[in-house]
Amino acid sequence: MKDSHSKTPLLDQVATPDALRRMSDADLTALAGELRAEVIDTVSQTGGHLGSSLGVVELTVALHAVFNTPVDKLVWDVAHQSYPHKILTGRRDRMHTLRQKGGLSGFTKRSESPYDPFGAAHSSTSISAALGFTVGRDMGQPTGDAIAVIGDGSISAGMAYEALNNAGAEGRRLFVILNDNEMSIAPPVGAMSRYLSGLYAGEPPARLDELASDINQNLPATLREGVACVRELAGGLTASGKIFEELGFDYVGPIDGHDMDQLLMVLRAARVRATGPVLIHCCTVKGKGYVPAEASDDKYHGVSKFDVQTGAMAKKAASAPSYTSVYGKALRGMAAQDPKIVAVTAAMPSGTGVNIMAEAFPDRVFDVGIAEQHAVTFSAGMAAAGLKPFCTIYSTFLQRGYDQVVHDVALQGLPVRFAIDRAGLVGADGATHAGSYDIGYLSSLPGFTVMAAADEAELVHMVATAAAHDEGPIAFRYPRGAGEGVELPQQGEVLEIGKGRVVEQGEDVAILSFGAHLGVCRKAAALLRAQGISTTLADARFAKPLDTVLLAELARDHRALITVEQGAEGGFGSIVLHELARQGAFDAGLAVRNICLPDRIIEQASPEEMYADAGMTAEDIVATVRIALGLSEDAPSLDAAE
Ligand SMILES: Cc1ncc(C[n+]2csc(CCOP(=O)(O)OP(=O)(O)O)c2C)c(N)n1
Ligand SMILES: CC(=O)[C@@H](O)[C@H](O)COP(=O)(O)O
Ligand SMILES: [Mg+2]
Repeated sequence: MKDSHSKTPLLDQVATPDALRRMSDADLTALAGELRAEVIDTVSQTGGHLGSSLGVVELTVALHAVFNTPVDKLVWDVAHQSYPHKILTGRRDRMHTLRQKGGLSGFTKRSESPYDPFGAAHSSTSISAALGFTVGRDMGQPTGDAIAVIGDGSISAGMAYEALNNAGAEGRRLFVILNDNEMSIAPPVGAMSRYLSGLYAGEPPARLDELASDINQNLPATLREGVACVRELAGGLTASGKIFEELGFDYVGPIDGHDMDQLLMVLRAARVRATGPVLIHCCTVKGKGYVPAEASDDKYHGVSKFDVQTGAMAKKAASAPSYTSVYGKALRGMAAQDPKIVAVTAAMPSGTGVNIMAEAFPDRVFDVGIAEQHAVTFSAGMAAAGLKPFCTIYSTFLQRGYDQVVHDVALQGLPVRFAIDRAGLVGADGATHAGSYDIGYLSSLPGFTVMAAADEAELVHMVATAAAHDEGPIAFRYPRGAGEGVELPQQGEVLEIGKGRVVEQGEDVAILSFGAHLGVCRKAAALLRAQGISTTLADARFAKPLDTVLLAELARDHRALITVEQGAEGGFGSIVLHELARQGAFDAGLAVRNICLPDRIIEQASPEEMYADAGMTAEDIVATVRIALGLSEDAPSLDAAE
């Protein structure tokens, strides 16, 4: 085996984590240095979640060196910090494909590697999953220890406490590593975050080092070699994680998560001696070892491609403002006029744009941490108190608060305004982050009003409409990224509830679009026109209540009707089918087709590529129209085809 002075990089010796288990501790430290450089280099070329990955470099090396992965199950929470893990677990040569079409996922994924025992991307699931593995082990399944690695941001979610509660009572041997970098995407919030910081207040990293080496010196030789009692270590290193201890965990820490010797000592000790659940509290630095990341406000949480020397990100070509920023500004404008307007975010103030309102009205914007369930019911409470809450959550994360949407909002008819960002396919974050389901899961609820913005001007109108709507819950969805570049109104106009609009009038076919695919539909209409097919293009604006009058006219005046939406089956198209059946439109011979996300997972790629995969391009719409009209799919024109 080569030593650290060899010219061959240590990383080249690591085809799988077995190699780490044969390395000296000094080599593991050196390896971590190489790994960090490789992560920086890779992400500079692909973009991705850099800061979190840099913060767990030493921890990743130490975990794989001490535990017997993949028999032992290493479960990364969120898994946006799993890049070093991917490099060490046989995926190094494919890291340049990260987050791209056909490439490695930016998260752990069971289908990608046996070293990814549990997929993630939504937070706070790791302890539950790891506990599941321990039960599997205890019931004779071929599984070793389970180790959950969860961040200080992710441990703010209720689900993590449900798991701690269960695991503490179960008392099974389980390892939870609390990776505490005092950061979520934004600075962390909440009393638990304050409590965790309090555990090492006054103990800067240097002091932790001293503390550890003092302990090491005072330990018996056997213990120094790693045969240590977790309890003794806990006592030595402060042992004030009362809350965890009272839940039934052995608490170890806080330890310096960048000090390989401390990490190895504590992990080895825990592995040898633990009989029940153990929580190891590791202090790390988000962005560790890359100056531009450490110096930045967001610690390079999520970055585009960048220059390694300077840290400068690749500039995006000038385009229209993002939907998110249009929302943030519209909300701030409405809040200036109406003191009852408040906003709620679940740990995504800048991602959702509510930071723009917070600049002007800090006391009326609430970041509740990663706690979507609470965000919804908290909003419901404020609505019940007479306020006008804008509960602003990505479509994919609102899924976690669904029972609250049903039980606390819909059944009580409370006027919570749901601003649903990242609706539809989002690109590199892939299927876990796709906002595919909200149209269906909200429109099925009695009393809900559900809108989708066709462009950023429409979004401004929908913010105004939601602000004015006190009759019950109302939601409006809009996609990730830049708008269409349309002119923005000075002031949002309150839309008539349940009324759509005709955008282009034609005769042969009607395309009824719901939301931000309207631009693609326009292109399809132009292509159809060039083929001699005259198209009416309508923007439904509302999935619920549906504009039944507009629908009846479209059905009456055209040979075919096509619905288009950026959402899954069971959404807008299904609502339209119900209504057409009610109106007897099928009896009259109307041809109907629904264009929506197909009933399968659309894998990561650019949003355009994902929509192409889904069969939702302008050309796909044209082909669908032609088939609905009884024409050949690819004939050049109506005349030629007839
Ligand atoms: C349920 C859910 N809500 C929100 C997010 C968005 N999100 C991803 S990472 C993150 C911050 C996580 O903080 P932490 O666990 O401390 O990890 P760090 O980024 O600091 O390494 C958030 C809010 C998510 N992935 N899942
Ligand atoms: C890991 C995670 O869930 C977030 O960091 C997410 O990737 C952010 O997505 P946006 O870039 O769309 O805000
Ligand atoms: Mg954190």
